Amino acid sequence: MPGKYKLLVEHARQLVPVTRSGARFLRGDDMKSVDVMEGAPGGYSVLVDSDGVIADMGPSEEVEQRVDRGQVEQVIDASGRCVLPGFVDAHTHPVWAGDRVHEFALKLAGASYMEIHKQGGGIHYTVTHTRQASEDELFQAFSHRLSRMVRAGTTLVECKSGYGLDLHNEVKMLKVIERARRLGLVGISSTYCGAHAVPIGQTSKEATDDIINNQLPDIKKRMESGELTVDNIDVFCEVGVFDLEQTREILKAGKAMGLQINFHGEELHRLNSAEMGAGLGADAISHLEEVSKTGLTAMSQAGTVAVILPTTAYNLHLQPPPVRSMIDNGVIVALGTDFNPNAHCLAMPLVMNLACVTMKMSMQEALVAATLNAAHALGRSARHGSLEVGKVADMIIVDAPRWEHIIYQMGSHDSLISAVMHKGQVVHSTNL
Ligand SMILES: N=CN[C@@H](CCC(=O)O)C(=O)O
Ligand SMILES: [Zn+2]
Repeated sequence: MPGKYKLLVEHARQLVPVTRSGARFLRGDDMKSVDVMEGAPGGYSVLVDSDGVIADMGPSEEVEQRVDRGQVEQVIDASGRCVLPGFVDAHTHPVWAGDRVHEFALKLAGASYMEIHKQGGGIHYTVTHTRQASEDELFQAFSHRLSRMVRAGTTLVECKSGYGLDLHNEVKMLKVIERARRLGLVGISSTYCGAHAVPIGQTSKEATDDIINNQLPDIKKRMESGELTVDNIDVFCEVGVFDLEQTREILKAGKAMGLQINFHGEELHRLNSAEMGAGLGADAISHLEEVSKTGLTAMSQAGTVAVILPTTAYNLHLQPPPVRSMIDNGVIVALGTDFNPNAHCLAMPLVMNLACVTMKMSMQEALVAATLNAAHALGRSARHGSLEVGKVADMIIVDAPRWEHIIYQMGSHDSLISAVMHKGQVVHSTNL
């Protein structure tokens, strides 16, 4: 018989809720004040109910007076360790076949991202291989990647389509994402990114028309029938891909069918897509290496989240986005791995380290950006991104005396993560 409580994690040296204020996001100086509970002699506990929701939390001595242990299915002793919210990865391209390790070599030898793309490589290379792959093959590769993300502490991840580009193959990718969503190893926010590149043989105008008049209506029907859940609409707004007006029209069509706007903007060229996206009420814009001051002001006023992807600037030797200026101007900043065949990174701890070192974020700011603010970018921060009574029990146990070790230690973060819990269920554990 199931107990009243699914899980009790007890005696943590540090409990890091990030916030207990009910805030949906933190910006400006508020990003510096991460809520950390420490100092109680018996450590700290989190109690999870049978629905996977946090029922109680606080000093272990107090929580344990309030709970009947006989009603708890599983108890984990976190003595000497830290409990944090699971990481939220706000931007990934995780469904594809055909790696691009050969292109990594080309880039190291000096080729630019767009030079490779224009020669039919880059996204086009991945599209060719993804179109050839079956749904099952894509699902196997995707599942393996998701389990590696979980081992690195991710409990909610945004997953894009975008290597199909035609209706059949985009739907194939969305079905793969849907299968994983239903399996429930990790929380998923699904994004239709049919406008990720202009298919070879089409103009960007033809591709825009196909997306608006053919692909989106079909996807809408599949959403209405319950076959697919799609949360966000995305476009790669870039010179040589989709221009500002085409991006606007695609995003508006997605918004009209209830999708959240969450797109790629201002990465390699400044097209004023930050201003355009803020004007449309975009939930989030990713990259922003080339964003202008007026773009930042517009995003700050609209509450559009800046999703920062440190792996991209690092890999492509781009000028990093102006994160300090974003934070100083009240833009809500989130982080994502940007996992894709160009940026083969599945781990938010490494992303936080890069954000601190290459973009001058503090560790507190990076943690907020990788949890609460990333959940907000996906419209999920009412239930995810911090440890608060009533929120989903997505959390990790870090085998270190202070939470900052998960950012400070480079590369071997998996060995620091003793357990990952999604909805109060242990989905990964080692060394417990
Ligand atoms: N910039 C566009 N999309 C991806 C790269 C995808 C790819 O190269 O396959 C990004 O966010 O970095
Ligand atoms: Zn991307």
